[in-house]
Amino acid sequence: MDIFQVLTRGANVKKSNRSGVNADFSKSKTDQNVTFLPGSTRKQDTDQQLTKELDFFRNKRTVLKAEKEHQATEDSLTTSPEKLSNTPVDDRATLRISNAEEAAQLRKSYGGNVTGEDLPLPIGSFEDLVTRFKFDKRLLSNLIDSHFTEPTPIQCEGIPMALQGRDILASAPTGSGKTLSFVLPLLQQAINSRKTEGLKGLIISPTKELANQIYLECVKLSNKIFLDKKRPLAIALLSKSLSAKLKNKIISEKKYDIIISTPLRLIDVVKQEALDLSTVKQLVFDEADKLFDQTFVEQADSILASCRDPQLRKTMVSATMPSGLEEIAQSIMMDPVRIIIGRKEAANSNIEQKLVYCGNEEGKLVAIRQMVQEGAFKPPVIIFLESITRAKALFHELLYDNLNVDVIHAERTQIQRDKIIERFKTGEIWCLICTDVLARGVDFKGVNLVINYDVPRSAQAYVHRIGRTGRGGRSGTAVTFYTKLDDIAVKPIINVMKQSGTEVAEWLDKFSKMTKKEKEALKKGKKSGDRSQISTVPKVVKQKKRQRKEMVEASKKRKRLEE
Ligand SMILES: Nc1ncnc2c1ncn2[C@@H]1O[C@H](COP(=O)(O)OP(=O)(O)OP(=O)(O)O)[C@@H](O)[C@H]1O
Repeated sequence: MDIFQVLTRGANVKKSNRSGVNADFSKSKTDQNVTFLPGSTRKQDTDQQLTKELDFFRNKRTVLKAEKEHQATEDSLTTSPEKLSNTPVDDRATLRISNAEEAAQLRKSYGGNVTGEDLPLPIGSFEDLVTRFKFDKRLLSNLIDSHFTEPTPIQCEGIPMALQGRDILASAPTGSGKTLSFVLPLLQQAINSRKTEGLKGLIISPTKELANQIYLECVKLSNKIFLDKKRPLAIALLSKSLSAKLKNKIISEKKYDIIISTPLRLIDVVKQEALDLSTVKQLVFDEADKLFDQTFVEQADSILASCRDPQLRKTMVSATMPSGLEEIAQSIMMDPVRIIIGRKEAANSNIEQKLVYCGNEEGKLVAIRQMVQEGAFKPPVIIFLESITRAKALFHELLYDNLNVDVIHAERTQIQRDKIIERFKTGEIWCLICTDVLARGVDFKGVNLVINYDVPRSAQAYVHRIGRTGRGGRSGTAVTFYTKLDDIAVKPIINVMKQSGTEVAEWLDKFSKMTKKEKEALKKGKKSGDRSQISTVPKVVKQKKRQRKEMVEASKKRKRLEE
């Protein structure tokens, strides 16, 4: 039986049922959204799997409903039947938060920690936005059409803060709806300032894939929204072709209300004076800790310097918030609001995290093959490696194993990358091998399993990588392989596991304590030892080679005996 058959068996998906996988994975938007519809079977299943405190997609409903029911029982003992019959039926889609006490209760339900001066109340529902902020009804209708019926905790907090014109530093788990939390206020404020010309909102993302994803979300939510009779709300992804058109004045820069871009492309266009950022009122750094790390910080600074409007409002968002980022935020923001949902530096609690000791590099391949045979390799799967060379090598190895696999890394062209992502989304590819280029932000809805073939370089990288599963309220599994070379690198991972509430064996717990020397080594960037190559020689070739060697040796032996 070849590995493909084993995989099919392991995944419990018959070949004839492949469309079933597609439907569950990503193709069907309806299916994806059904997950969040009240009363759906899958929702009930997931409810059972998630802890009450950190169920980012629906625990408020559960908690508030329980609290309301409790209150109703108490009321029924003390109030008249008339009052009871007039009590509105609890409906999370119209829940309103009207005072500090209710706000505190709501925040407690989702483990929200919000600090800053003069804080606005969170919203209890998207409907709440209409009454409190004159939220555009067309936007609300597009939200409902997209099956976004209830705000997630980061949306409850982030949207009112942004609409009140606050600078925001926000952290919430991977896959918990941060995108909508900054996209909605941007769209609303662009609608509000319809009369002014020029760019109003700017979203910066570290990768093209993520920028494209945010762009598509903006387009979906701004559907059929016109700023006046002729002019639709104009949103653009700063692609190669658009930047060429802007530079050659084929398109007027004034045309766009909101632009989404990676840092370098934006800076290039701005330097050539093809795009003026001085009118920008809202600037969002998605994956802010990445955008302000050593690789990007100069570019982020340059963008900040070009956004010269004194009223500029800034937002920094990420699932991880190292203390360095907080310091940067304090230095560039005015009176910021700090929003933390869940535990800082913890992974999404929907993800089951496992560590697998593989001894050496060969052990990792054995472990993958074992997972396939045991049915633990449930597609769709993403496998992360630390370098392009290693990603390519594993790709060839698994290709030989007949796994339905492809690979994405920085050396592949954008067209290739887009095609592979599309094929992975539609279920044509079941296993995607990649470098950290896909570690952040990318939303593949139904990914069941993430494998860290190589231990990630930091706790943050780990949180983002494994966050490609367990998104939007679904559950997922993350497996991290480690070898004897990773004795230091694996320690921060164990600490994230502990932070996220994963039980770790006592010996691992003890092992994870870092000595001063190790902490320094980690700071200096010494993570793992030199890895040996992933074998790219197919098994049969290896077997034949071994047989030939054995035959040669046997014949030599025979000759020696004859002499
Ligand atoms: N209010 C909502 N109701 C239902 N689904 C939602 C809601 N908000 C967002 N989602 C869905 O949840 C998924 C994850 O959202 P999103 O990509 O914004 O996560 P994120 O927090 O930005 O994650 P990451 O840290 O990995 O970037 C998406 O598929 C999105 O469509």
